[in-house]
Amino acid sequence: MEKPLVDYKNVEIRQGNRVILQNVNLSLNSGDLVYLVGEVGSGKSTFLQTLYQEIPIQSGIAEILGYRLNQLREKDLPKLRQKLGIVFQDFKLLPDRTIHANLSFVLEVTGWQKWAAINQRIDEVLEIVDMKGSEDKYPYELSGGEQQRIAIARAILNRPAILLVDEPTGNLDFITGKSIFTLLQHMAKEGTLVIMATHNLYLVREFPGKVFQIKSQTLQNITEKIYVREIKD
Ligand SMILES: Nc1ncnc2c1ncn2[C@@H]1O[C@H](COP(=O)(O)OP(=O)(O)OP(=O)(O)O)[C@@H](O)[C@H]1O
Repeated sequence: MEKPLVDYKNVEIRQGNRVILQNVNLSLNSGDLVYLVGEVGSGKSTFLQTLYQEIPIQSGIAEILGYRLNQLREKDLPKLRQKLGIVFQDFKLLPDRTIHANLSFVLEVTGWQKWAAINQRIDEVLEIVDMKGSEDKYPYELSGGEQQRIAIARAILNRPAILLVDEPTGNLDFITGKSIFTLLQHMAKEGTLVIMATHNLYLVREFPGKVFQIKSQTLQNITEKIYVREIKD
């Protein structure tokens, strides 16, 4: 059987001295569309941060892409991060650079040298997120939904095995939010493991995946509960 891309066993996670999650057990595979839901401040972003080692795990065993998080060597951290695509809640686009420059910057710092290859890859990701033609614009010239698409384009430049997305529909209207979910579902169907923190239970129901709820410092798989209720509705 294929090894899971993310494998957590009895993991405890803290912010400072405060326990945010305990006894986390989960195993995720390529092509999974995974939702993290839970109240404001329950720990969704904190959990995502452990996956890219922004926050260390406190105890237990966590493996991601074959790397053991609590035993990661310093030189392996950039290698791990290069296999992850991260879409932050506030996009983090560079405001004083065009969209093309925002994207080429990432490719250059991750070792791409040839301009022809850089331009081709930028063309490809802009095609995927349906934003061709925006190369010369600045982030402030784009709507929130368009900036979200560019943030996703940037995250997938290096063909990550795992895409981590923090609340992709936060400030977006319903139709725009739905188009972002469509795009992320497409990425999962293409084989990427997509892990998304979201409050948007309506769209979670429309785009079936694995649903984990953070509640009372635990991570519970509520997939059946969510979609069985959908059928009853
Ligand atoms: N840097 C930090 N230092 C200390 N505590 C923090 C830090 N960041 C977050 N916390 C706390 O950890 C808890 C979990 O926060 P987190 O941001 O993970 O929640 P969330 O579920 O993602 O919330 P939201 O739905 O608002 O995005 C909160 O109580 C928060 O106050």
